[in-house]
Amino acid sequence: MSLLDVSGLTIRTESGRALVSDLSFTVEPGGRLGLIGESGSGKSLTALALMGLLPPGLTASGSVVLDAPGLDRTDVVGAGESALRALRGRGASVVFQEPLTALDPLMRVGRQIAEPLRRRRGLRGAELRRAVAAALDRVRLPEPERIARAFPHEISGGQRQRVALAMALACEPALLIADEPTTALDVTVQAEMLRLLGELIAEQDMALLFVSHDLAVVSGVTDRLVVLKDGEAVESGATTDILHTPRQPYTQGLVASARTFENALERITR
Ligand SMILES: Nc1ncnc2c1ncn2[C@@H]1O[C@H](COP(=O)(O)OP(=O)(O)OP(=O)(O)O)[C@@H](O)[C@H]1O
Repeated sequence: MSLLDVSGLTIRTESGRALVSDLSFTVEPGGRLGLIGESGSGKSLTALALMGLLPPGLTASGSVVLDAPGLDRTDVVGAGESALRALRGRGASVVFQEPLTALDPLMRVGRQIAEPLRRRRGLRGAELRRAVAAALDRVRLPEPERIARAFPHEISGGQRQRVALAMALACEPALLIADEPTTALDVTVQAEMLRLLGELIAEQDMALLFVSHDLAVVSGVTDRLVVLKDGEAVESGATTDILHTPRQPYTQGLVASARTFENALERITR
């Protein structure tokens, strides 16, 4: 049984225009799937639809069934707020490109990490403080006490993204959705973040859905890919197969530009 089974997912505007059309894929427990495509191909809307977080005016049809251990098997499409709340955190959680959208600028980092632990896992007092420290430690943040006391603007962009990741992981989700989590970071910090993500996925026995326009980044952390173009899946398969023998011209273009970028990087860093 798949952890996530997306079937015929279609996302429309109020006027009936399809932004994502008839998208189907599965994620197995512990699997690592990349959703790749150029800007505007529908990646972020798909990620939002999986969490039941589409903006007002957009509607999803088809089905998005999440079957996480210990939780009721739920079709996110059409699910009510209380069913969605039960899924978020333990079933699936999400990290976005810009951590400042996930973080409250007026609340200290420690309190923000404590919030999901208190609400969803019912932790209090010393137990809660220990869990916050453990969450910061898990994402390899140095000086966890200082970071816990800091406001988001007092820490670096890379540290903020680690804090957002710590929040997403706090309830030990069966599926982590990462939507361009490294795009806003510079190349070295991006590489560290990707390494950390890979380690955490393996440690926590979590599944990953990694959304990105950057094939070079996605191929390092995923074992399967779905290629999106104009809201439709044009190709899918094992990451290594797609990298070596892309079938569609669109995918061939993505692979070629990822190669050009890698070669340029090599020339610069050699
Ligand atoms: N609320 C909305 N109302 C109408 N159209 C929207 C809305 N949100 C997004 N779109 C359109 O849907 C398409 C897919 O958007 P989406 O954000 O999923 O793309 P993306 O692949 O994630 O791109 P990017 O990498 O630039 O974020 C785009 O053409 C976008 O303009």
